[in-house]
Amino acid sequence: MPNPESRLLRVAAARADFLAGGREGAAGVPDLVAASWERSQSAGVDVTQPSTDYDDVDPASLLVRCALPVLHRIEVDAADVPLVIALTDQRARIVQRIDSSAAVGRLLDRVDFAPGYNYAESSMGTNGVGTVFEAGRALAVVGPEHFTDNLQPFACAGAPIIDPVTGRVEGVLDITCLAQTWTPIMHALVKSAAADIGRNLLMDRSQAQQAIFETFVRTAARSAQQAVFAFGGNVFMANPRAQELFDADEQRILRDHSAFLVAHRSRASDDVALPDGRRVHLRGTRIVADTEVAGLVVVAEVATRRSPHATDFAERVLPQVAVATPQTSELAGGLSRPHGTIATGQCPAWQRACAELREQLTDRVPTLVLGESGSGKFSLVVEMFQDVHPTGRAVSVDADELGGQASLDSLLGGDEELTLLIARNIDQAGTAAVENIGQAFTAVRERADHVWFVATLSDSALDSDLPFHALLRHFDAAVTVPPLRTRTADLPHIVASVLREIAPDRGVRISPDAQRVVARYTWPRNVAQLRDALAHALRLRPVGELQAHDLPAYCQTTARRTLTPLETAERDTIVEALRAHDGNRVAASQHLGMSRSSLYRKLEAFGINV
Ligand SMILES: Nc1ncnc2c1ncn2[C@@H]1O[C@H](COP(=O)(O)OP(=O)(O)OP(=O)(O)O)[C@@H](O)[C@H]1O
Repeated sequence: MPNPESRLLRVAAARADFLAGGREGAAGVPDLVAASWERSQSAGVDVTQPSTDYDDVDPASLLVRCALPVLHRIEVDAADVPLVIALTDQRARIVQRIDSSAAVGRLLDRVDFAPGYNYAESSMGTNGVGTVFEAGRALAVVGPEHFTDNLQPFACAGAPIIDPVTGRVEGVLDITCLAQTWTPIMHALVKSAAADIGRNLLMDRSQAQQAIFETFVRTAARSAQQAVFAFGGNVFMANPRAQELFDADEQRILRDHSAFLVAHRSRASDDVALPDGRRVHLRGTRIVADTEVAGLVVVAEVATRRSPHATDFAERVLPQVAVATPQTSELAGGLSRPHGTIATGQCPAWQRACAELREQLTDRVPTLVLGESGSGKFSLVVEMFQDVHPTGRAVSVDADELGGQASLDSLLGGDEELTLLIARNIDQAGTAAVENIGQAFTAVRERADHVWFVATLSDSALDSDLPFHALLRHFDAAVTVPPLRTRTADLPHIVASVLREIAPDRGVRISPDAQRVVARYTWPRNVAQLRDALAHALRLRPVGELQAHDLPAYCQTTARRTLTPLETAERDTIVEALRAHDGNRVAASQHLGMSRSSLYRKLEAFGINV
């Protein structure tokens, strides 16, 4: 085994050669370190006087809450070892630092390794925080492996903290000590501690109470004029309107009835009669934690006082139903792609959405499929339906086109045929369309149970007061499809599937660099946007291996706000210049005729990360 001191001496010599002569000088140092030195250099990090930004950070975030017990445990376990434990957020900014050695802490203060400071590799060069983000894995940086002079005395081990639900890197856990006291045990320690923080995140998330509480707050904010209750486990909450409308005994009746609804697998809405003769319509949203129904958030609407002539809701004569003209509908079966393309994926949130949707489709439960625009809601419903009911028929209608009167029968086909009506984007339906769709849903419920419906809805619309809210009472379950940016582990599979679809039989591949760009971008318009970006790249390179620079320029940026058209053009020009100069800031600024400092300001402002 090589002597650690002679190894560090060799790395120190290689670093000096690298700084004097470039890549060749780094021969013999680990690839991970050499690649980071190169990135640091082309990012323009100043070896002798690196500078970093300071920003306010949230010391009470969910991440900090989940990490603190673990940080304190390391502090106790490592009481005899002179080290400092630090936690960063997902932007490489230090949010917590615990010093088990005051002396090491003082030395780290001198290099701005303190809460609020950014330790991204592009600011501070190779280090145990920023390089972890770049490499996407746990690593140690010891003494001369650091890029800048001021970090040479230290050794640090960093590990990414991965949220097990979203698969996203939420931050980095770092342990730093002096290089001479470094031991590889720190590497192992930081990895297992980061995994523990990830588990705490999962536990925090999976607390059903949390989910019930969040849904209650959201629903109550949206429906301030209506009574809202939340039930589940030991939780019972009621908004002020609910307290006003119902006394304690009436609340108990509603609570008992909701408990019945929680247990009832296919219904979340019902009517209840109160002792004073009032009838209350309960419209519930199930809260599902893992695969269990954990609770129910209920909006309670009081129907008029029961009069001798009043009829039960179910007895009312329903109007003739209209849905859509056959032209606006399409047979969803005709849209299918190779089976099993959509519903596969490793991301837990995606797997959960698939499992929940499968269950609801199997039980023929009217279900609302929520998610960001373009996240694949419709495609998932179609594929899952075909899987669960291979001989069934799916009919889709675009909600915004539903205005006129037409016969539901012409859409829903023969008497005994198993048929699913998919209403797409009900949030886009106007008042007239909402009325028609509502009538259609009521009529569908009344037909034999071989016909039922599912609707897709953009979850951002839930906070609006658009007309579609009147339709929510028709659904008994909701499934949320996660956005693409949280499905990092599934990206290679999705990219391959989109490429297969838009360029069949061409065998087009995507280079590792381009795949990295795809993984780093946030895809606000989800799979639909990824599809557009890959189509753009295919126009530039119709066959072979797609490269990072074939993708649209915006893919190498992190959108912080909506840019004006002028800013968009400026951003794209900067990205092109950086691409043309392999990311070298100095050469790009010369090419663009702007100073390096202006270029850096623009990179920050536009979130460019070429
Ligand atoms: N796994 C996948 N593989 C290939 N293409 C996919 C995949 N998932 C979705 N797509 C494609 O992405 C686009 C958006 O999908 P889809 O229409 O199902 O999303 P949506 O969430 O229903 O969108 P919107 O909210 O805009 O109606 C479609 O072109 C679809 O074919």
